[in-house]
Amino acid sequence: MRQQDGSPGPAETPGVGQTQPEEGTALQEDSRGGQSGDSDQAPEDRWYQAEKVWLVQKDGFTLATVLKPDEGTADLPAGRVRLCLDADQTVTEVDEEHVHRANPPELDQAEDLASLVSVNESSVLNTLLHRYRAQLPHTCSGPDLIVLQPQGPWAPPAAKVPRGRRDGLPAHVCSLAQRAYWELLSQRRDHSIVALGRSGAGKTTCCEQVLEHLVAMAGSVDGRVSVEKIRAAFMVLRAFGSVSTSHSRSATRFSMVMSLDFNAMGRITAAQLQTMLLEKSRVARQPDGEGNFKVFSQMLAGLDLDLRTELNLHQTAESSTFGMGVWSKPEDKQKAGAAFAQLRGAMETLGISESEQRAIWRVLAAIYHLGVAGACKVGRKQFMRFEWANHAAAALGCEFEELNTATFKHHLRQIIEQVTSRPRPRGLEEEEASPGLKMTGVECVEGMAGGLYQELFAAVVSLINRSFSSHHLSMASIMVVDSPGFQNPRHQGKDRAATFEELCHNYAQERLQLLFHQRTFESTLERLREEGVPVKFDLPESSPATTVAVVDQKPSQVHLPAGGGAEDARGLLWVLDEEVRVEGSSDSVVLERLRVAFEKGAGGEGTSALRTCEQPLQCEIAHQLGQDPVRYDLTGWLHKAKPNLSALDAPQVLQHSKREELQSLFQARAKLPPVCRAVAGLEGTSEQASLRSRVVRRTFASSLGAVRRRAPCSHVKLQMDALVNLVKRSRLHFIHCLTPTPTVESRGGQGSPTPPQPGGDQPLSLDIPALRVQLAGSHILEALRLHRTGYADHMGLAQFRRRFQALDPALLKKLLSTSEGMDERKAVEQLLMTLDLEKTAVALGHSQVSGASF
Ligand SMILES: Nc1ncnc2c1ncn2[C@@H]1O[C@H](COP(=O)(O)OP(=O)(O)OP(=O)(O)O)[C@@H](O)[C@H]1O
Repeated sequence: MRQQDGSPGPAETPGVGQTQPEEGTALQEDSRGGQSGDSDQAPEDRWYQAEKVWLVQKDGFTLATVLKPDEGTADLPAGRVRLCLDADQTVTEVDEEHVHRANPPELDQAEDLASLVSVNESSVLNTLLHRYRAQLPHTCSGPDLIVLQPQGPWAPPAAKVPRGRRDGLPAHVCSLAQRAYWELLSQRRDHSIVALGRSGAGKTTCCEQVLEHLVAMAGSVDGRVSVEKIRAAFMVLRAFGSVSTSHSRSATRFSMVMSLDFNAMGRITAAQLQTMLLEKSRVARQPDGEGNFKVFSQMLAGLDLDLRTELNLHQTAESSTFGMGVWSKPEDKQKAGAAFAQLRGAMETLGISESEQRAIWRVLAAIYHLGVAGACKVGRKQFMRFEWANHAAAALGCEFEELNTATFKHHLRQIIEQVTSRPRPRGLEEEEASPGLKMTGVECVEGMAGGLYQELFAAVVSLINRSFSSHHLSMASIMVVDSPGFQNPRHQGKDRAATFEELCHNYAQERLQLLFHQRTFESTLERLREEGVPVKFDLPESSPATTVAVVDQKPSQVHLPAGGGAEDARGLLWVLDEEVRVEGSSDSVVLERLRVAFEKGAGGEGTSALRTCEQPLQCEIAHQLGQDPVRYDLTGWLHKAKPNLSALDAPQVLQHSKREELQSLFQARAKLPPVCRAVAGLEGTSEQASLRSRVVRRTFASSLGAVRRRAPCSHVKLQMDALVNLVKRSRLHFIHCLTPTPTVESRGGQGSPTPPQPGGDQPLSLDIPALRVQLAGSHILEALRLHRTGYADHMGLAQFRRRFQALDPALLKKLLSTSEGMDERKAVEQLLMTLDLEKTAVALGHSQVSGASF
């Protein structure tokens, strides 16, 4: 296809990022342009212009035209391509792997990436960026959605988005929600919407938008679920569950499933929130430059004088080991105070009474006082400042001695219990059998604070659920899943290694990515194989399962090679759980066991998902399909793996409080089996709520050993199992949230990132390398390719026939006339012939019809 004169002009934006080619040589001036007919050209050096392509560069990509050798001109060596860059007409030769086919310019703002003629990284990025610049941050990627986090004050109005997809809905989170709703009604099946992505990429914002849209669209039976209440719930959750980090000013530190239950008429009957994996250790310790849960500073800044005096908060301490009540600027304190007023308003909207609110402030005040009280670092385990410990006890409505015993003296209680042979509470059986590591006084105080906060958080979740609950019958639910985002200190140009808490959040993201992988690739290919539908697509070589295994592989999952060389091949969480019960074990033993089990070339069956580092006690885990490895420092992880007995005693302190408001808030939780304490929101009584609670309880029951040991590490896995089990049987929809802003990392660690200003004078600066990593780390392109094979969706034969039979009157007649009913496969065969669908558009399987989408 020669395009000597009529070649397409350069696209509106010919290049993105730097224009310096990654590889290739700019040729001499005299060979520029390369048009045949140039009389100066030697006959053996004549080139004609062929297709438009993207030249991939280190920090971007640029539009170019392929130059092909004309008659008499020698071919290029195999694998090399000659290009003329559209931006400045430079001619260059590069390896063909650096060249991606471009799409026609009219697809620059394609609403669905599946409609691109050529699906490749540069074309996908080009479309995403064109849409982003046009203030269209949402783009469909087949059945899923990509959201490029909008920066600044603009929010994309759905009405502005051109209608382009088959179902007439614009690419938008609200459209995704709407499709799930319609399918729920037509198929009477549960749906889930799962947000994936880095920390700060906009997952929580998307989840809130989805829920608000569903509630506004469907309405609720008796008004118990309203948009105002959803907003209030998110405000409360942000206050109690998010912190300021270098990735986000409001980074979520827990995972959640928010379910909306619908009746057969499509109206909402109730909502229920379940939360897990709360980063409770944050209450006592925060990484450098990061904050505590926002609610502490909000309360300390905004509480009225009377309550402040009653709770002994009128004079704040000079120092709190928990890092609370510190504002770098007076206006920050003002903002926190204003946020507290809003928080109280939100609580009111959710029907949280004055007395319940007071109980909440009491527990927060007690935690604050514990932080000031601290613990003696040497000698007896006891509070360092008794006065403040007294304030904590007063806030909690208990005696000082009670708090002191619960915090430091559980071991004495256990000895007495042993001597007197009183039956121990369920779950303590194995604790004495496992010597573990001794707790320090500081850990005791931190454990008590974390335990109190976890109970408080669960109580707040219960109050939210109370506000949304009802006894109306439901037919099916839409569950919305949000989890802390993937995080890597490297993204912020930080040299530090990541922490155990960051590992837990990254593990949660990997589990959700695995869910995406299983739904998109494994289930689809398995279904097509079972249906006898041939499809040219191989399962991607890499899977999040490899990384997940490094963290949570169970001993039973291991296939032992002859000789049992890999008997230690169990994931980090299990190794920690085991080593903590071995006298004299250490973090280095943990790392060594991991190395032997998972490092390539370390003797076992190793994968490349783990690599030990030069730095002592550090290893790198290949997250995001190996695209974004994170370096972790295992120092102190064994200490984190032991059950903190003070934390386990915290619920009793609250339940036995002498203050009525605390008793009534926390005694309801006493009825819950201790096994699933780590999951909050199990108390609903409606049928759907009970069903979800049963799923969680069954998950924990599946690993009784770990539950009895109350081993915190296996509980991380169990909580994530519970979340996955809640949603995995539903129809899954995914939102890939990508963050497009420059990271410090990609700018050589210089300066702070400056958010682009859409509509402003400065051009949007986008971090193409980071976007590439995010695309490749989620298999978005592979998923698109499978989707484009045309059989990603399916429908049962009878359902397909019922949906489309009206289009075939002859078939309808036949169906009505046969009393025994027709063979469904034959009926669908006839229907497909009548509809004259292209053979490639749908495939008739043994029990289903497969197609692009129905
Ligand atoms: N669609 C959007 N429109 C406007 N602002 C947005 C949008 N998405 C995200 N933001 C802004 O980006 C910031 C981070 O968003 P958000 O808290 O939703 O990220 P996240 O992915 O949930 O982060 P984390 O994983 O750390 O909890 C917020 O300040 C939010 O206001």
